[in-house]
Amino acid sequence: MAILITGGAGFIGSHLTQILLKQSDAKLVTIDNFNDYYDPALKRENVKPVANEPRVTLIEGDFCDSAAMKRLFDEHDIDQVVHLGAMAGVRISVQKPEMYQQANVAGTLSLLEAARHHPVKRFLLASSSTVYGKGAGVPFREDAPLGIPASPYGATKRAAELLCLTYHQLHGVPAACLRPFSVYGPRLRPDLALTIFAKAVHEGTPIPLFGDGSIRRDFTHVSDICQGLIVALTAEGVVGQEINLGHSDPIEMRRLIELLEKSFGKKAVIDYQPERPEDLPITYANLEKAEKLLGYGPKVLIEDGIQEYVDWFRSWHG
Ligand SMILES: Cc1cn([C@H]2C[C@H](O)[C@@H](COP(=O)(O)OP(=O)(O)O[C@H]3O[C@H](CO)[C@@H](O)[C@H](O)[C@H]3O)O2)c(=O)[nH]c1=O
Repeated sequence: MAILITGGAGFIGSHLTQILLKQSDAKLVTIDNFNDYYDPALKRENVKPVANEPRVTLIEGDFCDSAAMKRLFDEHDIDQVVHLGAMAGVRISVQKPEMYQQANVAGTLSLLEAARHHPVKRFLLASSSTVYGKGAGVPFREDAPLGIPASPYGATKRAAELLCLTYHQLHGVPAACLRPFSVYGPRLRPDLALTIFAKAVHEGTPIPLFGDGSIRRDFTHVSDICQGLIVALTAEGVVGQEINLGHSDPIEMRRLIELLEKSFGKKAVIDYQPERPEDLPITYANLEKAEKLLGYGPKVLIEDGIQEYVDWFRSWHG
């Protein structure tokens, strides 16, 4: 019996692997293709802390390869899956939608097919708050109309959710869709606004800010997201559901910049750029369902989380 973590060398996947090592005695199998969406050397760093752990098997491979996934599920006797691997950048998805459909839709289907032919107890899809569209009412509720996703990335995540729900209904795959909101923390992806802004403040270069700073994001610490996922691996009533994992306290991007200024002890220079049509003006999670089904409640305050992030950033960038 083992837990499969896809995208195991990524930001959330590498944290989840480390936390599961501490909190469970399960065997962990992680798969990652170490693609060059961002510097693969960073992904190699991410997995270093677990590389020599006897309970962890790191596989370099592609979850879109459905024959390989079927073999993997059998060989490692996979009984729980956390599917974190994805093409994840919102704006690049506008330029290269095919890559997103391949990784996020075909890739999810490949894993669901493997799960259908192997007795798994739980299949968790890490979806995204980007499945909510511009028209969705805030705070976002799982049972309210979603609207149309603003980006191909959001559309592929919604498609992946629908495949999970169909495979649950049709084939009895015990799948659930978790929707993380703006996850941050040490090892954050380099393409995300927080990393780009932190680097700019650190180096004294201009921050490329899309819009006037009033766009809001529901930043959620990676440790809170991992706890939500871990509980969802076994909780009752989760299968066949879509569940928000957020902070339910969105902040404006200009407030994020203020927090960075405080933590770095430096003033930011801002290069205002036009808002992008593929960006949601706000993300804001309603957490009633997560509280009810998972006993979920975010613990890390944004002020503390950003300070921790900046401390990590400095230790990394000198
Ligand atoms: C990269 C970049 C972004 N931004 C703006 C665009 C958004 O309004 C806001 C946040 O952008 P990002 O950090 O790229 O995150 P966002 O587009 O919300 O999407 C993230 O959050 C989603 C929800 O958790 C994840 O599913 C995605 O994988 C992740 O990419 O900052 C800037 O103003 N300047 C920038 O250089």
